[in-house]
Amino acid sequence: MKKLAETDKLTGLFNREKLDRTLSSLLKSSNFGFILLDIDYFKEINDTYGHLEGDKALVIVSNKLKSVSPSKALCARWGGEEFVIIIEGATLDETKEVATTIITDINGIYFHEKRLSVSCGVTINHSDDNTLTVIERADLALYRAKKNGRNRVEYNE
Ligand SMILES: Nc1nc2c(ncn2[C@@H]2O[C@H](COP(=O)(O)OP(=O)(O)OP(=O)(O)O)[C@@H](O)[C@H]2O)c(=O)[nH]1
Repeated sequence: MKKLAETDKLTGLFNREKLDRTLSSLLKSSNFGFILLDIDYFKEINDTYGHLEGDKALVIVSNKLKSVSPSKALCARWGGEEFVIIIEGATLDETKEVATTIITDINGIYFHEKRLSVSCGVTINHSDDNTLTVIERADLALYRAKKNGRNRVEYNE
């Protein structure tokens, strides 16, 4: 029952509620790396192949995120085509490394003869953070990754 309440139905990743709870709790207890990740040109996938195919792409990306992330990482669907990965105890460099592996591996997947790609915004926790400030830093980095051409990682320390 608890598992269902914590899980995103389509992708099987953790859902937003679980993510929010985990983030609040980690902010009180531990250092962590944080990746905000967004599928590139996802609207085009939906518009070209239809919503159901778009859903399949979401599942493919989610499975890859699960398999590539360290076992201690929490992978969640943030909403739509956005995902979050939290890695307890990870440094900025370690988190960037995970994000880079994700970018590379996802870009190796062909979906209807086109390569999938994602953009990542990376940050780590600060001592005076709250959930919003962490997300905001990652979101600004993600925005830069999109602006600088997508299929790439940017970070905000
Ligand atoms: N198939 C499917 N589509 C979704 C779901 N949630 C959100 N979307 C679609 O995701 C798309 C997001 O598009 P945009 O925010 O414009 O982003 P984008 O096309 O990926 O462009 P960039 O992020 O700038 O590369 C929209 O077309 C939404 O309808 C879902 O659960 N399933």
